[in-house]
Amino acid sequence: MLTIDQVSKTFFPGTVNERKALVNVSLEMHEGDFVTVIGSNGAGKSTILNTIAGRIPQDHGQVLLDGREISGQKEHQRAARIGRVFQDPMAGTAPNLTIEENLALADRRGAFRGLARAVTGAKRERFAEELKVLELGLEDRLKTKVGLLSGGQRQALSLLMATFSGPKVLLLDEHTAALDPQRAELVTRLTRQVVEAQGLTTLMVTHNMNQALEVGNRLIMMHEGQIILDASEEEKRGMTPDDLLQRFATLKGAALDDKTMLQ
Ligand SMILES: Nc1ncnc2c1ncn2[C@@H]1O[C@H](COP(=O)(O)OP(=O)(O)OP(=O)(O)O)[C@@H](O)[C@H]1O
Repeated sequence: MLTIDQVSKTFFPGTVNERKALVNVSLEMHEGDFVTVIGSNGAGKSTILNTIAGRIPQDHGQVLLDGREISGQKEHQRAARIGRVFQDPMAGTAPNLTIEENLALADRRGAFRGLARAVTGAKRERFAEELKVLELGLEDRLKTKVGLLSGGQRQALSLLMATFSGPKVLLLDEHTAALDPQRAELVTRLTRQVVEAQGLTTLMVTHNMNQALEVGNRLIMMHEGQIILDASEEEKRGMTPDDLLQRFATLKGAALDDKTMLQ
């Protein structure tokens, strides 16, 4: 469904600042797969999401969606089929627009943008229905400017917006990391809900190992631009955060030389 085939990306090649962010990364995701992604700082987690979303062009390799190469498409062209939520609650919404105007923009993602902010009565009803699911009372605040919402509320709205126009893929880049534990739990619950309801194929980057183990049906671990562990639902079910740390310590030394350890 989503295929990353031998993708490599090096920033500032041939200079003293050279950074190999992705080194021949391959990942095959099936429809409805929910993959959590963990790894050390600078491991390439955000870069892999950026190449899928089209924010950063890869140097080599292909990204395929439903068997079709999408590497030639720009970020906005992919946006209708690929939703994304960032760590920063400010990133996914427009603070000076109201909740309903933000949702109207999300609703028209990938379409002609001229009248994107216009909200009709029927639309307003749909927006209120969708917002009710969040259980934050936002359905009664459609005309409130988004800049006035709390971080958790904005992140819940970002999630709704990212999935509003029926994408196939959802990319989550540490989207609960900036929230307090209670709000993080709420957004995690909403994430599971929306992913399941829409059958989204999802990649979720997180530094929270409990979350990485509890959520989703597969876990990958990255290090120095490579996937060094790919654990199935069954494998990760029995694992603890300590197990993950131990696996990381074992794998990161040998991974680059011993390909058999990566399987
Ligand atoms: N736009 C960019 N320009 C230059 N270098 C970059 C850029 N984006 C990422 N890098 C570099 O590529 C490497 C991988 O970065 P990336 O952000 O993908 O890591 P990450 O696993 O998401 O890390 P973190 O957990 O710290 O967010 C790092 O060395 C980083 O400095």
